[in-house]
Amino acid sequence: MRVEFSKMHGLGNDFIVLDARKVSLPAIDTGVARALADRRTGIGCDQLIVLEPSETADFRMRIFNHDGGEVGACGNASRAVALLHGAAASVETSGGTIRVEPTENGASVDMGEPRFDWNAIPLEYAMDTSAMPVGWDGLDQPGAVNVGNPHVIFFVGETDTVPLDRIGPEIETDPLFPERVNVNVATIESRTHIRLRVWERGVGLTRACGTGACATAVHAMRRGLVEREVTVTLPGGDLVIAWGEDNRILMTGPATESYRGSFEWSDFA
Ligand SMILES: N[C@@H](CCC[C@H](N)C(=O)O)C(=O)O
Repeated sequence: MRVEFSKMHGLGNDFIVLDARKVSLPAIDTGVARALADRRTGIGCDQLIVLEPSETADFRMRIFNHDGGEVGACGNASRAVALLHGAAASVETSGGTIRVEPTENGASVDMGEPRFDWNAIPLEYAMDTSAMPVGWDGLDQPGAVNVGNPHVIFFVGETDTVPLDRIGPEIETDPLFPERVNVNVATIESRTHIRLRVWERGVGLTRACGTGACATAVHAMRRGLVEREVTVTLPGGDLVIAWGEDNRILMTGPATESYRGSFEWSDFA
């Protein structure tokens, strides 16, 4: 079976998008996702995105990390999918229903409400998620937020000096996080500007993480460090994050389609 795909990215966080809304595809499992994501023997991506029909929203978006694991949210892919769809839409994800709207060079996404309870992150045991009494190798007192997926956030003096490639996997797989975790290191540059690097669960260092930007902004807002709308600068570029009075997070930023292609399903199954 020949399958068409679109290769897209949001600030350099890249995706293979398969559109199974009108044509049905064989079941996608961890092995297929990992094979397609492989940068040497597959097409290569940080996340594989699969669009399917939905009974509760305009369509459903499934998200598979580079390691093949299926997860609940991907901010950058939400904008890419808005561009592909070409109109405002509600999108069912396993992390909740979001609303996407294309803009001139990308999209705005209503990412839903953040969750702060320790068991919603989830954490292994109860604690205050606005200042957690834990630390790893000089990084301490993080915050934790679930924005459809789990994030831990550390405020640091200078993001580039943190050896995230070494400490990221250690924190990601710490037993404190039973579903593992995305690891964010952030510097508050001003009351309207945050600098951020992210070690993504199931991927590693990425050029940008939309949910990481949302989680970090909301955590900084919760701590009173920034205004309710901020620009978050990631290695791949900027996102604007606003946390509304209605408790919903709005993320705005670019999205790009790089190219389209097709592959033989049996080569990856
Ligand atoms: N790149 C994404 C996040 C993708 C999922 C994440 N790695 C997880 O495991 O939760 C984004 O832009 O939000």
